[in-house]
Order: sequence, then C-alpha cells, then structure tokens
Amino acid sequence: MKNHVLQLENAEIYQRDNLVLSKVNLTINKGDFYYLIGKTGSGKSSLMKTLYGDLQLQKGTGNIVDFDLKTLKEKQIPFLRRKIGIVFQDFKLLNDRNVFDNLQFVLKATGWKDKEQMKEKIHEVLDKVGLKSKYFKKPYELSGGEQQRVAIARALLNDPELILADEPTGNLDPKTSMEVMELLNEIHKSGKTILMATHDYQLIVKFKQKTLKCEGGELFEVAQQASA
Ligand SMILES: Nc1ncnc2c1ncn2[C@@H]1O[C@H](COP(=O)(O)OP(=O)(O)OP(=O)(O)O)[C@@H](O)[C@H]1O
Repeated sequence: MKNHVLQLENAEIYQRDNLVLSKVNLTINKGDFYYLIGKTGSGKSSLMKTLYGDLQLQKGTGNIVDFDLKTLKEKQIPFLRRKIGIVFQDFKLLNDRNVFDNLQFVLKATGWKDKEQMKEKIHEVLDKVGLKSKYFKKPYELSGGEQQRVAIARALLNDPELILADEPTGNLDPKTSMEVMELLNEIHKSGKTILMATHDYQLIVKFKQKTLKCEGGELFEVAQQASA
C-alpha cells in the first residue's frame, strides 16, 4: 500500500527563470513531521509554494496527496488545497469577519452546504486549538498566538492529508511560539503529517523532529539538532 503523501524526484524549483533548488528528492510518509530549515533566500518558501501549486514544477517529478505537480492545472488547485492545510507566517485571516465566519467562508468555498454540519465542524476545530469560546471575536481582537491558532484550525477544517506550515511562528514572541509549537506537536501526535519551514532553532532543539535543509541550491536531510 502506498504510504507517502509527498514525493519529489529530481525536482527543480524555480522562481520565474531562476533555478532555486535542483536535484530535490524527498519522500514524506503519512504521520511524518519534518522541519524545513535554511538561511534566508535559500528556497524554503519557493519549495512550499511549489507544493501548494503557487509555483509550477517545471522539471523532475512531484506527487502530493495524489496530485501530479508537473501537470497540475490552474483549475485543479482548489481541489489540491482541500487535501492540504496551509498555515502562513502572517495568518491570512479575513479581518472584516469574526472567527466563525472566517472558518465558515473556507467550508463554503470548499463545497460544504449543511449549516449544522458546518457549525459542528467549526466548533470541533476551534476546540482542538483551544479557542472554542472565542468564535465571535474578530481577528484583530485576538493576540498573535490566538490568530495563528485560528489559522491552524482553518487548516484542519477539511481533515487534510498534509499540513504545510511556512514559518508559522515567525511573527510570534518566543513564549507564544512555544505554545503554537506544542499545538502543532499535539496535532502531529493525533496522526497528522506536517512539513514546517522555520528559522526558529530554539523550537527545533526543544521539539526534535526530522529536519530538511536548503543550502547551496539543494535540499538534504540533516541531523536533528543542526544549526544554520
Ligand atoms: N516572486 C519572486 N520572483 C523572483 N524571485 C524570487 C521571488 N521570490 C523569491 N525569489 C528568489 O528565490 C530565492 C529563494 O527565495 P525563498 O523565498 O524561497 O527563500 P526562503 O528560504 O523562503 O527565504 P526566507 O527565509 O527569507 O523566507 C531567492 O533568491 C529569492 O530572491
């Protein structure tokens, strides 16, 4: 039985005409947690963007949650994004609506219709991130850590096969970063697969996981406590 949710073989990652990473070979299996580290400009975000269909995979092969990245068409991208949860550094919540409506917006956009089922799902994911009582708050009424928890709840809505987190603690202070990391760790332990780009070596040392590094235009696995 196929066990991987992501597989790249001899992939080349481009930003326009610039080759950012070459010879990328990567397999992420169900239940894995990988950090993605590397100096600024080394290609972490470019790799992430390729994985969620924001950049086209031009060379090599790539398969993510059963989508072929090489032949991925614009109209398939929303379907790909239903099967992966994405968490960004800057949360990307809609400030003109409350937490509940932020989450309902995503459910409606991904095909949910039944109001009761949506309500149940929203309360379930908010409960998971410890924010059940704050569903009526607007994002700007929440702390940075709480906003990131909402973004994580949003990523969980469609029970994703893979969570891609691009610097999820990048805008948070060290204590809040630890709390968000503990949450991601819990989510991982509940069976989710996670790939997380980060600069935060304190987190990497405290929460040891397998680690990939972008360096010199290539990607490779490193020992767990490596520093940049
Ligand atoms: N939109 C873009 N157009 C052209 N080149 C880009 C674009 N975005 C990034 N690049 C270039 O691609 C390379 C990799 O950048 P990328 O953002 O993937 O690095 P990163 O490791 O995520 O850096 P950071 O840690 O600062 O976020 C850099 O040389 C960068 O200048």
